[in-house]
Amino acid sequence: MPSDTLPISLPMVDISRFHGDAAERETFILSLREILHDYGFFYLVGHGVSQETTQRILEVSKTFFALPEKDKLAIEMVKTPRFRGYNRAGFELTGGKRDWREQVDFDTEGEPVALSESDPLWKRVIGPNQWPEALPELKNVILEYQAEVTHVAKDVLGAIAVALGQSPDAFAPIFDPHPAQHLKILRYPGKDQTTSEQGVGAHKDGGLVTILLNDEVPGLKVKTEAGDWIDAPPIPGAFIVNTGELLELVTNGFVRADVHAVTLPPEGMERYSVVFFLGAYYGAKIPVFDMPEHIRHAERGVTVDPLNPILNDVGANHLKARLRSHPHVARAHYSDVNA
Ligand SMILES: O=C(O)CCC(=O)C(=O)O
Ligand SMILES: [Fe+2]
Repeated sequence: MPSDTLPISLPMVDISRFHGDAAERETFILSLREILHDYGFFYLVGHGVSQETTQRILEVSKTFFALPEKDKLAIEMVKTPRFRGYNRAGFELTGGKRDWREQVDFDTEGEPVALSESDPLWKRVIGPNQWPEALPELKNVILEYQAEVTHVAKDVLGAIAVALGQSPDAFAPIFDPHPAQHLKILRYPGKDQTTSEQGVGAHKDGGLVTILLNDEVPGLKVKTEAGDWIDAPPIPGAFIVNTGELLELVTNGFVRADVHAVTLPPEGMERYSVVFFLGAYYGAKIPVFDMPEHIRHAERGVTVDPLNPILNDVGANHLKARLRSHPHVARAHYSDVNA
């Protein structure tokens, strides 16, 4: 579909149809292929995650952000090189400008690792998360949610693989031994609390797919291929899924990583979201899928942006974004690195 005829809202994908009978699966796959090519974003339903689960993570996030600042700062991100932990609003940069949102970042829970000088840089990001003593139940809620959305994201990627003429487990080699499971809980304050409207500035996500859960407050907007911004308000029961840089690489641009941003809620309001980025193992290199001719003719090639090159070395691509977003962590733990 030429982009000037695209409707102004995002399409809806019902992933349960991927598990239906052969005819249903076939129609689903054809429509998914079109959606993937024409949009990087869609609403996802039929994913099997209960409303109880989504309510629980939004509730525990609200409880965390309502803690006294000293309890939140006890797990401040700058305390470790792993880009996990709490950041006050205004501490993350996108496009060189402050993002007005407070957040906690998590990733795959791991054991502490002893690093040697010869280890690749990305190994600095693996190891344990930081958990708040003031809210012990956060750990279980986060780890359970992370496991559930990992399952959803892998299911979506299985469908994406089939839509691109691959076997459903085509992503398995780059998940070996495990995928990256970066998760953030976020609170955006109202416009009156800050000096700009930027909740998060225009950016692309770095992983394969992002599974986004919002409360009822809108704010997300997505840039289409034609350059127009469209609103992506939350729909109860649906996740918003968007494609990331690694998916653009693996499909040689058949799928684009779309630019998106969040505008702050109006005065007196606030907005919560939970964002999960499923990526490849940080030690993996991204291949380019060998796709059938009828798909290949619609490849666009990978976006060339000298300010933001997409790297096929997964760890390097991840660190590029993390060092740029979190200069205080870069100064504290990566001063030996030219970023
Ligand atoms: O909070 C949202 O709705 C989106 C956040 C986002 O795009 C991100 O953190 O990468
Ligand atoms: Fe994003």
